[in-house]
Amino acid sequence: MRIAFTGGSGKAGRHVIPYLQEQGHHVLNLDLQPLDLPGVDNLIVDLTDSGQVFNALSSYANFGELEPGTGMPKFDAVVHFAALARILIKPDNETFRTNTLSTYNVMEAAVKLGIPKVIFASSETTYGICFADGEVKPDFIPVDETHPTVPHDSYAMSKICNEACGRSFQARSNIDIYGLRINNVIEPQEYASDFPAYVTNPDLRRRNIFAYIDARDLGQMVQCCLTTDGLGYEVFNVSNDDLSVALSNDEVRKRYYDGVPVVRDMSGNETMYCNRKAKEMLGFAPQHSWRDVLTEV
Ligand SMILES: NC(=O)C1=CN([C@@H]2O[C@H](COP(=O)(O)OP(=O)(O)OC[C@H]3O[C@@H](n4cnc5c(N)ncnc54)[C@H](O)[C@@H]3O)[C@@H](O)[C@H]2O)C=CC1
Ligand SMILES: O=C(O)[C@H]1OC(=O)[C@H](O)[C@@H](O)[C@@H]1O
Repeated sequence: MRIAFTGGSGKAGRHVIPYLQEQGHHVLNLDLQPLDLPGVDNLIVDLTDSGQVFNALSSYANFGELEPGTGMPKFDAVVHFAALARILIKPDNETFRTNTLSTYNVMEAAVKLGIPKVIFASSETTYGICFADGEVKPDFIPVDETHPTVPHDSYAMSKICNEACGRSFQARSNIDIYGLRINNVIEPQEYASDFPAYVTNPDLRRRNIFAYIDARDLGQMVQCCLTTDGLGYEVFNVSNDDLSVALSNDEVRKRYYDGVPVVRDMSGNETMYCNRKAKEMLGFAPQHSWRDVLTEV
């Protein structure tokens, strides 16, 4: 497929794009900064500017596409990852403005240009736990896509707005728009550098509901979304199968979630950030675990 990928130069994109290339896709990266990776085309775009977005999504990706003389090829999908990816990078209102406007612009252009699929990055923060003022516990565990989304912070609020836009643009157009409520993204080298501290101090993972998502498995999730058509508008939690701490599910529940209703049986080190919807509807099957790297734990 010919894919326009926004924000591909960032933490997640630089792993997801090579994964998509391995599946045979061609990627044009739309970002404020280029991604230096063989086979990836780059276009420097400020996605908060609608004119630039419409133009980029109706653009040639490279000089080679001029050769056949058959005009500009269409994109088969947009994968929209660009964002200010948390609070406390820029002031709260700027985070909200950048993320809502850029996502609106991307979805509107995709719909009006007839691009049949948009996959966009939402976030675990929509559940209101990650960047809350003080400790907020889940209403129930495991946290699945039916859990209320009432966050405190501007970043998560922007993602809630993105989801509302996705639902509305899908209703208006009937294209497929899939939102990914991504848990905390982990690059391969971060297992060795960061996870020993999580083993020692599991409190560090409380805000992530003790979950994580391997950046390469996030690539697989995007591929699952690209190859599954006709779902309309859907949101999916995206996480690995196991907890990001060395405690068992039972121990985490006892230590951190006293009084929180447990709505189904959980066992072993099963994640509390439920990824069953993605598995059942898309065939998502994460391959990686921090336990493959820190084998002594
Ligand atoms: N990193 C994480 O743990 C999580 C990330 N997400 C979401 O996943 C997506 C990717 O996250 P990361 O790769 O970690 O973020 P990142 O900050 O590493 O990369 C974001 C990219 O977006 C680009 N960008 C920002 N504003 C732009 C604009 N106006 N126009 C064009 N490009 C722009 C940046 O230049 C950057 O390359 C984001 O939407 C983020 O909110 C969701 C959950 C967890
Ligand atoms: O660092 C974190 O915990 C969080 O950072 C982010 O940027 C994400 O958007 C959020 O979902 C993460 O999990």
